[in-house]
Amino acid sequence: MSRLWVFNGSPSFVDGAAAFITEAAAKAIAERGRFTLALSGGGTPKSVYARLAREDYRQRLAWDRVQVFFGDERCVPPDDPDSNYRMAREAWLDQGPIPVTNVHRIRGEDDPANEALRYEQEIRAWFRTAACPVFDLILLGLGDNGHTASLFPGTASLRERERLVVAQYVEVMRSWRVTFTAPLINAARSKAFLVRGAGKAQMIWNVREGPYQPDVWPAQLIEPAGGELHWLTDAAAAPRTRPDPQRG
Ligand SMILES: O=C(O)[C@H](O)[C@@H](O)[C@H](O)[C@H](O)COP(=O)(O)O
Repeated sequence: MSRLWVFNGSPSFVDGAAAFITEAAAKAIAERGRFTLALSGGGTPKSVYARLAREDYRQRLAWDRVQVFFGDERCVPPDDPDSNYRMAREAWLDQGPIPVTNVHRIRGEDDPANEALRYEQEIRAWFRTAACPVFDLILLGLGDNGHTASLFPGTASLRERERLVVAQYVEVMRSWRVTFTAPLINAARSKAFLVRGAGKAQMIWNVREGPYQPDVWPAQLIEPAGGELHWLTDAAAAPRTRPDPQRG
């Protein structure tokens, strides 16, 4: 199942996405007593995380049942301005009712390759499974070049089918990244892209409607795969038809 959500002001993108996350959490907690969530990084989700820290959202569910992982991370110290962990901590987790022991940071600053192995084991141990762990919800962003998580065009990680978490040096970003692989992301009950702004309209169209070329547009690797795939967008980002390439 794949669904496009267009939040055009009532509710706003931020409230629509925050409500989507809390409703998924409430459903998972009701059904299984817990909610396993993997956060996306970059800029788009920051305002959504900040909304989840607001009192009215904090009252909505048993946040101590929520386990927070990270779908990818830049291999920098946790207090580095580029750290996805720092962004999520400052916007939400530091204020939040989620116990610090429920937050699973990717610690890639010293040895990315070893951390990818460790993080995969941490995930498997937490889920108590040797099979592919099934997250309740994995949040994803969409880069201008069609990447998602830290699955970048033309990189070996796109072809990984065994490992759940890998490390790689991303030439275009001049940095090491640790990232979930497509098999782990696709195994989730629900995957949700959070994408807003006119600048992403063309890439959303490319990924959803364009020719299938995941080596060019890695976000095309993400499929419902027996679960749900959601695109949470605002009116500027969500084209009804092929956007005007001149619009950028
Ligand atoms: O670590 C990262 O950078 C993200 O996980 C990455 O996949 C991000 O989601 C996209 O680049 C979109 O970023 P924006 O939301 O800032 O456009």
